Amino acid sequence: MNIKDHIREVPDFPKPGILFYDISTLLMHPAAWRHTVEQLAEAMAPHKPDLLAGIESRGFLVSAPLALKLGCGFIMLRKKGKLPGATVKHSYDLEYGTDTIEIQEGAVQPGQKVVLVDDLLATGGTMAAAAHLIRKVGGVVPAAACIIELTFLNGRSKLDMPVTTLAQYDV
Ligand SMILES: O=P(O)(O)OC[C@H]1O[C@H](OP(=O)(O)OP(=O)(O)O)[C@H](O)[C@@H]1O
Ligand SMILES: Nc1ncnc2[nH]cnc12
Repeated sequence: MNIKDHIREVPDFPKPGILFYDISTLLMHPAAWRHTVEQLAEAMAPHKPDLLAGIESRGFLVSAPLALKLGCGFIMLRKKGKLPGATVKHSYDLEYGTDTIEIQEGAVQPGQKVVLVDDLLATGGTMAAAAHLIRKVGGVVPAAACIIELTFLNGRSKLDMPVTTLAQYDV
């Protein structure tokens, strides 16, 4: 089973010159989707996570079934203003401007092992911000997992944990 066969490449989305890697077609194919979740579960199980942290929003699609498969808890890292109750925030730089992600206070107990999960690693800014936020609330980040990696953007250079990706693209 080749996961890349089920990822659709959409030119000039969301703006001219960007090649968008669309996982909608992967989600539509139950056998390929099951294979994807199983591959990530196999790679993450040795890290023995207490929790998976999914990154809004496409990251939730991957992290929720993966947490069920691994039998661990699942928490949400959300864009600002979406989570009820007290939250902890972290702002980070984008190519232009800044963004903020949040976690609910008490979602992570100090020392818990939290594996980060997203659909795609591009510049690594989002994943680096997620790691910063988990550590800020006392969690340990043993690993991260994504389906897709845009290797030409070298997102790994921003990250200090092992990252598993299943489909790499160099354009
Ligand atoms: O490595 P980076 O350069 O930080 O980019 C990767 C992030 O960009 C995409 O999210 P997007 O902001 O498009 O949000 P979405 O998941 O809600 O579509 C993707 O799902 C990752 O979270
Ligand atoms: N090229 C791309 N395709 C899909 N999602 C992305 N997120 C950041 N860059 C992306």
